Amino acid sequence: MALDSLDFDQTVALATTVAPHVDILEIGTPCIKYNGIKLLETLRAKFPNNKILVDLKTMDAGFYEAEPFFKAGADIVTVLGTADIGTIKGVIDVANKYGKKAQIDLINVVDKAARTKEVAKLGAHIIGVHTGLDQQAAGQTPFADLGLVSGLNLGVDISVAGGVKATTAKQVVDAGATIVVAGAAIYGAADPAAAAAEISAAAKGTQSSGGVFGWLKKLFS
Ligand SMILES: O=C(CO)[C@H](O)[C@H](O)COP(=O)(O)O
Repeated sequence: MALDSLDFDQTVALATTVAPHVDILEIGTPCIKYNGIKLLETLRAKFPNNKILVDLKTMDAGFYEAEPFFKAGADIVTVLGTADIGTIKGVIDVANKYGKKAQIDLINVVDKAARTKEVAKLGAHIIGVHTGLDQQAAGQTPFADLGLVSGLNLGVDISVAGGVKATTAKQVVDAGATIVVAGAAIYGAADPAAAAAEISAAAKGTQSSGGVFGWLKKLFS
């Protein structure tokens, strides 16, 4: 789940609500910029059973910027695919130093196939297919990019973010995503814990049909 609030206490409270229902807690970019590494330290101490991704979206000084976050317990840190290849290599190297993972975010990368092949060769752990919040507001979705990246068959984990919800979680997994990210579909839900559980179950293919009420809910969602 992507934690995209700016508020420290609200973020911890939301993480507490959803943590039992998700594998990874993602500290979103605005959230980590606003709150800093103290938030990571707090979440790390409170949620030993969840992986934590810090969405740094690093653009320069890859090794230097990412290292303190791995030291503080991040499992995954992101770097922009549009960054210099040396910056991306720096984040991959420092992830390897700590036995953790670097995610290369393809947001705004023009030639996504070429950059994906290039960073996979460098040892990228995860490729992030990502339609950002501003791009979503302009009507874009990550589905076409996901098909392109998964079609490369590089054997690298693929994460998908960009407006994923319960009704599309299985679709993105079927299209090749190994990590499904959801933000607004959870924090904007009336019951975030239930929404997180529903999206996780859909992504993992473990959801029950929900009987006639579940069927009706799907029909009208
Ligand atoms: O990284 C992000 C924005 O840059 C978001 O955290 C990501 O897009 C997931 O949120 P949502 O499901 O609301 O799109």
